[in-house]
Amino acid sequence: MSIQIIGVIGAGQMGQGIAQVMACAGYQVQLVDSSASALDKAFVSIRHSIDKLTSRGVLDAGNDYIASIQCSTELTSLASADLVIEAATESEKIKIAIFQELATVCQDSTLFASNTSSLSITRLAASIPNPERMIGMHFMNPVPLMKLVEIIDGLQTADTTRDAVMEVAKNAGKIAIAVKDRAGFVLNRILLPMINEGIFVFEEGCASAEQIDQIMMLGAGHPIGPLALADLIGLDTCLSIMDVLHTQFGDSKYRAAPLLRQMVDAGQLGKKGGQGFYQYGN
Ligand SMILES: NC(=O)c1ccc[n+]([C@@H]2O[C@H](COP(=O)([O-])OP(=O)(O)OC[C@H]3O[C@@H](n4cnc5c(N)ncnc54)[C@H](O)[C@@H]3O)[C@@H](O)[C@H]2O)c1
Repeated sequence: MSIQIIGVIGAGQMGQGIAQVMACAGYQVQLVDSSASALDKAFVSIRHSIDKLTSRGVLDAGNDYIASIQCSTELTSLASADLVIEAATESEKIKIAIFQELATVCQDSTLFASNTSSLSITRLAASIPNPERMIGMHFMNPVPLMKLVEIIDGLQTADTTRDAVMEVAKNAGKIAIAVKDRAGFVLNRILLPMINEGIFVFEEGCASAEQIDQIMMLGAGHPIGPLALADLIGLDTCLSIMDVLHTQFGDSKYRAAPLLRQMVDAGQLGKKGGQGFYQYGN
């Protein structure tokens, strides 16, 4: 099918990145968030990111990419979308409510993709009348810079749905890799337990946050340390992923570090909130 209009739900760090790369790939983008202030912030940050990439010569200075992005707080604005990519908060309850409303708002032919980090695509798909049009499209953070997109079929996803989103990912300059619908897929099943272990090591006082990050960068060749990465991902998202891994696999090796849960309870969500393992001047 021909995809021209892409809806993006959630204007947080992932949604704004997805909206940006889709606009730069030539799609019309409708960005929706329940929070008007999140939309305002997203617009400023997309403009800043596009300006930066244009000044580096990555994007064409003669193209007004931002003009392709419309913002709204209403899901009804997605009525004519060909594909909707959901990037709202990592909660099955929130995502199912969104997809159920979308199923009543969008055309029967509209494809639905979730950018979930860990939740079952099969379960999300089962919440709407025609699950064959639902798929996982897991972008990496920061979206404009990271090449990978994991593509996850639910049990009932149609081949035509997968082909269409693979094409969109390719047009957006990404490398799409299809993986199985298992909790955390591939990337987060490996990455999050490593980050969680970093938090245990910190909690036990084995080393400072800076030392832990330096050790993993200098000793394991990682481009960013696990605690700085946890802050970048968002500690609430990290905790949700660990809880999904723990529940789905029933293995105690996936239990979240108590400090991670405490920091989320205290509202310390990492870079996006200004305070995590490090402090940020947002
Ligand atoms: N942060 C990462 O590194 C990362 C990487 C890959 C995937 N993801 C996934 O992407 C999704 C979003 O993560 P994020 O880091 O952008 O989160 P975020 O907290 O930065 O943003 C989430 C946004 O969703 C909005 N939202 C919540 N409920 C909504 C609703 N019912 N309707 C419309 N908007 C709603 C919030 O207002 C917020 O602006 C999650 O599923 C997460 O697991 C995150």
